[in-house]
Amino acid sequence: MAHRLLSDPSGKCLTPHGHDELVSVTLRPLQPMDFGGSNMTAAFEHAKGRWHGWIDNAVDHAFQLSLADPLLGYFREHEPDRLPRIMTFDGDPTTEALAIGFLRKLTAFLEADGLFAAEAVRVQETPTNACSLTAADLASIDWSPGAWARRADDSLNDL
Ligand SMILES: Nc1nc2c(c(=O)[nH]1)N=C([C@H](O)[C@H](O)COP(=O)(O)OP(=O)(O)OP(=O)(O)O)CN2
Repeated sequence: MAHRLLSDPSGKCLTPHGHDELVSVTLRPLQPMDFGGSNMTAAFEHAKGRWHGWIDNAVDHAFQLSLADPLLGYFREHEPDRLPRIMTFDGDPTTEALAIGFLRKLTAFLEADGLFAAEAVRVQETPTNACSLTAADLASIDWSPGAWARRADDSLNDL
């Protein structure tokens, strides 16, 4: 992915730059174990399919930008075809904001089939920077990077 932070105090992150982010999620099964039969609650494929599809097809190589970033105006005017690959944020696209967006999106995906609930997410931006967020943390946060994060679709923005 690539991003830039308009409010970074050091100014270093004002330049668009990339990270090879690692994202881990923790799920809680909502169905009972089928002991003596499948010996599972639901197949891992159910848990991973929708999420992996979004990560691989939409999030991977996306450009994360604040809605206040003038670069959005550039893409609107000169490269509108790229807009679906821009992940937008109310404020800067920090690791913290991304963790909230990811946990909201995962929750939206999982609510559709009722097999698992999203318990936690961890976003590792660099070898020395990471942010972890639990469902309990999220319950006390009223903010979202955008309405896109609450929708069970492949969107990254509300443009
Ligand atoms: N609270 C946060 N602070 C910063 C974030 C963030 O998401 N949340 N992000 C950044 C930048 O993305 C920056 O690229 C990473 O900053 P930095 O730690 O300086 O990265 P380095 O790889 O250069 O770190 P070293 O420890 O110097 O290797 C900034 N702050």
